[in-house]
Amino acid sequence: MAGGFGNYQSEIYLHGLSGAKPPISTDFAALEEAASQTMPPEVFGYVAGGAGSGATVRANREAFDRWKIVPRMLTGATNRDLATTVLGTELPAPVLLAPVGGQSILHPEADLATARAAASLGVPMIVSTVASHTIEKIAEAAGAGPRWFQLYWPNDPDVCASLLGRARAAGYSALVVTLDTPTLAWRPCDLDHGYLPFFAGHPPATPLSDPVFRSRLEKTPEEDPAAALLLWSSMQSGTDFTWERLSVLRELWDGPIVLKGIQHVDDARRAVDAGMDGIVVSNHGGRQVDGAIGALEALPPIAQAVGSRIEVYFDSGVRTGSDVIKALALGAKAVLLGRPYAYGLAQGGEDGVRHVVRSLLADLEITLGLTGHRTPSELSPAALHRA
Ligand SMILES: Cc1cc2nc3c(=O)[nH]c(=O)nc-3n(C[C@H](O)[C@H](O)[C@H](O)COP(=O)(O)O)c2cc1C
Ligand SMILES: O=C(O)C(=O)c1ccccc1
Repeated sequence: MAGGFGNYQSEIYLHGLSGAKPPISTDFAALEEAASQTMPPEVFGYVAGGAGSGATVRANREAFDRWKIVPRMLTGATNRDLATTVLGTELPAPVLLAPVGGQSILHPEADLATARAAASLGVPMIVSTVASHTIEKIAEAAGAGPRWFQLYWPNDPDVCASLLGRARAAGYSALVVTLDTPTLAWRPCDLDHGYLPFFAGHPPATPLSDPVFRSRLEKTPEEDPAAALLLWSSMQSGTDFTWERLSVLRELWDGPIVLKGIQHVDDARRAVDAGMDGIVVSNHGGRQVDGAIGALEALPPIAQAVGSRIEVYFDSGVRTGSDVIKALALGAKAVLLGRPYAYGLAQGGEDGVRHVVRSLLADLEITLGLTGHRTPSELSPAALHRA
């Protein structure tokens, strides 16, 4: 489905003729508000929350608000097409689903529902290492749908090799290595609830089912879940990795590699030097470093420095079609969507995720046309005004 996402608007209005309303809001703020009313407080706090004082969660939105779009008229932008090429593959739109671990806190079908929704739209899903279902089961749910694997990089090389081998065998086409979470940040909201999904009955299915990981345990994760979880935490924690180590991943993964969590232009250059294929300019949705730069503020200098040599993607704070337009105009090839689809999953399972993604893509396609552009590639900083 290359074009046509905007038709979701008329579909909703047509249903409205018989009195029907979308079961879930088309507005992100209302979606988050509904989630805050319906989800257990510790679960909502975990999803919505950020590191420390929440300054970076706010900075992500403020960064978007500082840029304004300057629409152009009479450009003949009637037929819009959101299709974009990412890592050599054509996507229906410049949007992917960000990796979100522990989705069983949101809905029992968790990542399986997300995978089916994403696949039905042809939107790639980036599956977390700490997903609630195994990467094999999620791949099965996705069918022919595009999928990437996000790695929380374990410091046990054999466990790492085993995870990557499984991901490759299960049809994950690209590897996303998250660099900004060698350990979880100080998150007062979760601490005050004493709540972390892992330890609250939502373990990471892929590591715990991994034969090499299991061989490191005295008792199976079924017999002694706490020991398994502690071992996994200790494996994916630590800040002792350096850039040189990326060569190990190159040997273990023969497809494209994308580094997630880049915020400094020198780190973007290092990613290029290390032969990586892409980077995600991201601060993990404000969940890691309290007081970190708003992600959209970090994007322009990075895109300018490395955008011609490596694919630059963006996440952290994307909520509307206009947000996507701003990120693309500032040099991102595509964006990742995080919390909004998590709320869609919580409220409506597969249908909820599909509704949220269709809403964003419809908004994007319509707004792109209203700003005078037919395709994402026509966007440039000239479309924006810095307020
Ligand atoms: C509940 C939750 C769980 C997340 N889990 C992961 C994860 O397992 N791996 C990862 O790389 N990023 C994870 N992230 C970060 C997202 O991939 C993404 O960077 C972030 O949510 C983007 O910001 P946004 O939520 O403002 O759109 C998580 C985010 C949330 C909200
Ligand atoms: O909460 C997060 O942001 C995150 O990335 C994560 C880390 C470990 C388990 C689940 C999610």
